[in-house]
Amino acid sequence: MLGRFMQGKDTAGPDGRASQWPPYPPPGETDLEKVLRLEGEREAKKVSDEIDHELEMERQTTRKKQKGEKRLLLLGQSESGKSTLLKNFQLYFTPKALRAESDAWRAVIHLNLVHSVNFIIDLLINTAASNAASNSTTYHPHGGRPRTSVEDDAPVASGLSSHTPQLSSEIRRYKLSLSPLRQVEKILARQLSTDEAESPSSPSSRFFGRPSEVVVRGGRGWKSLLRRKAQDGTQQQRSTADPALENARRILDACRGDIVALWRSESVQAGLREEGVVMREQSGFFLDQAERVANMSYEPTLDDILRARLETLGVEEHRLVMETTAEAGQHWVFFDVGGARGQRASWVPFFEDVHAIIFMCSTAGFNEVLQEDRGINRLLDSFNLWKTICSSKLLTSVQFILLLNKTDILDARLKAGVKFSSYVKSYKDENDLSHVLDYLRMKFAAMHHHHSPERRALHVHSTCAINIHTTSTVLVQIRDTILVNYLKATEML
Ligand SMILES: Nc1nc2c(ncn2[C@@H]2O[C@H](COP(=O)(O)OP(=O)(O)OP(=O)(O)O)[C@@H](O)[C@H]2O)c(=O)[nH]1
Ligand SMILES: [Mg+2]
Repeated sequence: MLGRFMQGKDTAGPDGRASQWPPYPPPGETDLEKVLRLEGEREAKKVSDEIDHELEMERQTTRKKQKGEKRLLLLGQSESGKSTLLKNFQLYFTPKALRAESDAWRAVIHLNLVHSVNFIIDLLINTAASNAASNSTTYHPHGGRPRTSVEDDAPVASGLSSHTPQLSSEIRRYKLSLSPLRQVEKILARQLSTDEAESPSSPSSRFFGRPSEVVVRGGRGWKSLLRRKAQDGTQQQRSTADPALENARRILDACRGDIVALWRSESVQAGLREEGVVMREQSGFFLDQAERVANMSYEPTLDDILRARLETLGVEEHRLVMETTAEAGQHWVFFDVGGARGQRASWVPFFEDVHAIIFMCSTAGFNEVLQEDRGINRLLDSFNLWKTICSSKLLTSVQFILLLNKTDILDARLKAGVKFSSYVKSYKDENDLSHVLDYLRMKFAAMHHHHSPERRALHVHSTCAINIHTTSTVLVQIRDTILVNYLKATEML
């Protein structure tokens, strides 16, 4: 460290004294002062050399650790499927590690379920109350709400409300019998959140016809937190499970019958239709499996884990030690980012240090708007984001992989008669999956070509990230692309 200071010799400070190291002897220095000064300087140099040595060792360790490590950055707007793709990688390449996280995912799935139930009750209670208050036949609580779902394209019945007195009394009954779920939601949110201030927004919050998001702050390792809590429980109470989570499961199990009845109720379904809410299209939807999921003996299936929804905040680092034979022992590091608009500034520091980016675009976004900005079409937002990413100079030599995701939802919407051309004016082709995907592939490739500072290969795949079977083929292709590029970059090919 001193060495660095010593390079700049003979420079004078503001007081006219030399600012070099070691300093000139002060004027009128006695012999004793000189001895003490020289000794002090020797000591300072020794400390400085030790620090330099430690820093060098640290640099070498990091270099060694990073040698052979593949680093990937997952990018894309919120709900495009980044965390779900990561789960696919884990399922395929580190299945044992993922199974070990099963308890953490069960808590997320339970939170998703109770979140949906509390949302439905709040929504229908509130609209019933508003209806009673206004007593108006033309009232519609979501009057200005953008139409974002397939079912939304069906004409709304009329200005007449279907909120019958029967629904009002039924929903009040459910509110009472399912009130313990408020507590369950709080317990689970607290367990999954590493920071009280970051726990999910109030259970009753209503966010444009869909439940507010369940969020977790990235980088703080919520899964390990949950494991640690469970271990603490083990030491203190000789039980393998966290007592708070056990309690939540018991309450949920006791409420199971009423949850199923609520979801099956004709009048509740009619009420949701009236509100234009399509629960099945929402992330983290488990109401169809409530009987199984709320059961005390419930163990999440792989399919459940892929469908669980937890919004990422910030940037989460996931280190995967590959378990598959061909890659056994290899270290792959994934940086999974929060995709909402407010999160995107935190991506940039990771640009410089990755081998590849995987950009996810939700193809289902063509007739949706951003949650965080209701005036912006999701596909348009993806286009703009893609252009920005392509034009980044920091990513010039990084491998680019684009995934056109949620093809299952896109397919269902096109088959249901939603016209892609109604939302994308430049689209003139047939309204089917393969033509729309061809169009999107060409569009993204053209933007990549146009906005990249230098020529760069682009690998495009279409995916349904909740289908591990179809996605695994893509994972293998991605792995090969990354490995080939990595070997080229390290001049081993
Ligand atoms: N139907 C369907 N759902 C999907 C697909 N991919 C992801 N999902 C679901 O979409 C929801 C959102 O996916 P996430 O992976 O959490 O999205 P994300 O990009 O990580 O979102 P942020 O963390 O907010 O940036 C989850 O509930 C997933 O199960 C898909 O291809 N099809
Ligand atoms: Mg995420």
